[in-house]
Amino acid sequence: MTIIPVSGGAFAAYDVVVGRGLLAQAGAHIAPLAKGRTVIVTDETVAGIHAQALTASLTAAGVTSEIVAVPAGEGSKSFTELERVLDRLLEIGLDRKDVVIALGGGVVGDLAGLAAALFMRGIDFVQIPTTLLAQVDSSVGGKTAIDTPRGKNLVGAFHQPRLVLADIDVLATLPERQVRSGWAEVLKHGLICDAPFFDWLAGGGAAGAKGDPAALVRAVIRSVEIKSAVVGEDEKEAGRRALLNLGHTFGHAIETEVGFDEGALAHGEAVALGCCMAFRYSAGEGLCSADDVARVEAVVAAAGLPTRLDQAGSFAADRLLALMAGDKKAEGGALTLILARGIGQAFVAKGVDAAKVRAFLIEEGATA
Ligand SMILES: NC(=O)c1ccc[n+]([C@@H]2O[C@H](COP(=O)([O-])OP(=O)(O)OC[C@H]3O[C@@H](n4cnc5c(N)ncnc54)[C@H](O)[C@@H]3O)[C@@H](O)[C@H]2O)c1
Ligand SMILES: O=C(O)C(=O)C[C@@H](O)[C@H](O)[C@H](O)COP(=O)(O)O
Ligand SMILES: [Zn+2]
Repeated sequence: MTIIPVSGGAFAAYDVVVGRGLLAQAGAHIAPLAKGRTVIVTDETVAGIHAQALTASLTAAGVTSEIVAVPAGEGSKSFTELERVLDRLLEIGLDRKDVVIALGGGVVGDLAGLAAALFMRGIDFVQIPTTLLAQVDSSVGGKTAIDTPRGKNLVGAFHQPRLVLADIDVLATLPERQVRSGWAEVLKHGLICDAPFFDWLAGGGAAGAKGDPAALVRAVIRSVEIKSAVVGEDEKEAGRRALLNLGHTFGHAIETEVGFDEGALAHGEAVALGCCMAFRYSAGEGLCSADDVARVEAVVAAAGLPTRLDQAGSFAADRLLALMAGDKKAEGGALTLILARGIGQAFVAKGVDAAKVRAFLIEEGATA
C-alpha cells in the first residue's frame, strides 16, 4: 500500500491510498470520516460488479450506506442526473455530517463530487475510483463538473475529497478500451513534466496499457504523485495547474463535437489525440522537434490510441475553434493552449493567435 498526501493552499489535506485489495478494507478507511451515514453514488455497471464488496466492508466497519446508481456513461454528467442525485440525497435525509462515496469512473466522481459540493452548500465526499483514468487523474484534485451541449465541464466546482482509495484489483474487470483510455492521461503526465517516466511508459511500462497489474501500480503511483504536487501548488488553476490540461483544449472541443458519445470517442482517446495535436502545433511553431512529435505519435499509437483527427470523425475548423474559444482557460476571448518545448517540457501559452490555430486545424484535416 502506498499513501500519497495531497496538501497545500486552502483545502484540508487528504491521502490517496494506492494498493491491492483496498475495496474490502474501505470500511475501515472510511469509518473515521463517517460520523453518520454514507451514500454510495455509482453507475449501473459498477453497481453490479463492485458495490456489494463496498457495502459489505462498510457494514463490517459499522457504517450504514445506501446506493444511488446513475446510468453508465458520459451522458450522466448532466443537469438531469445532478438533479436526480441531489433529490435522492434529500429524500434519504442526509445531513451535513454524512458522507457521499463516489464509486466509479470519472463520470461518477465528477457528478457525485459536484452533488457533494452543492448539497447543503457542501458535504464531505470520498473517491473510490474504479477506472484507470479515475485512479490516475479524476479522483485527485477536486475538479467536479457536468457537461452542457455548449462544452465539457462548463458547470462545476472545486471540491476536494476527504480520501481517495485506488484499488488496483478493481481494474481487472475494466474493458480493455477503458484501460487504454486511462493510459492516455498517464502518458499525458509524462509529457507534461517527467521525461524519464515517459521513457518508462514507452518501454518496460508499456504493458500497463494492456492491463499488467505491476505496471499499473507504478503508473498510478507516479501519476498521482505528479498530480498531487501540481494541485498542492495551484488548487484552482490560477497558473501551473493548467498544465494538466495538455491535449484538452483540442480534445474537449472534439468530444463536444461528437456529442459526448464515448462509444465514438472516450475522454482518454480525445486527450491522446489532443496531445499529439498539441505537439504537432508546438513543432509548427518551432518550439519542439519533429523527432519529439514522431516519438509521441509512436507511443500513443502503440498504446492503441488515436493520433490523427480523422480517426475521431470529420470536423469543421470554425466549429472546433468556436468551442476552443469557450474553453475555461480562454481569457477575454483569446485562446490559451498547453504547448511543449519537448517531452516533459509543457508550458502554458496565453493569447494564442486564433487564425494560426484555424490554419493548423485545416492542416490537421478539418474542413475550411
Ligand atoms: N475531475 C477531473 O480532474 C477529471 C480528470 C480526467 C477526466 N475527468 C472526466 O472523467 C470522465 C471519464 O472518466 P472514465 O474514463 O473513468 O469514464 P466512465 O466513468 O464513464 O467509466 C468508463 C466505463 O467503464 C465502466 N466501469 C467503471 N469501472 C469499471 C470497472 N472496474 N469494471 C468494469 N467497468 C467499469 C463504467 O460503467 C463506464 O461504462 C470524463 O467525463 C472526463 O471529463 C475528470
Ligand atoms: O485536474 C486537472 O486540472 C485537469 O485538467 C485534469 C484533466 O485530465 C481533466 O480532464 C479535467 O476534468 C479537465 O478540466 P477542465 O478544467 O479543462 O474541464
Ligand atoms: Zn482529462
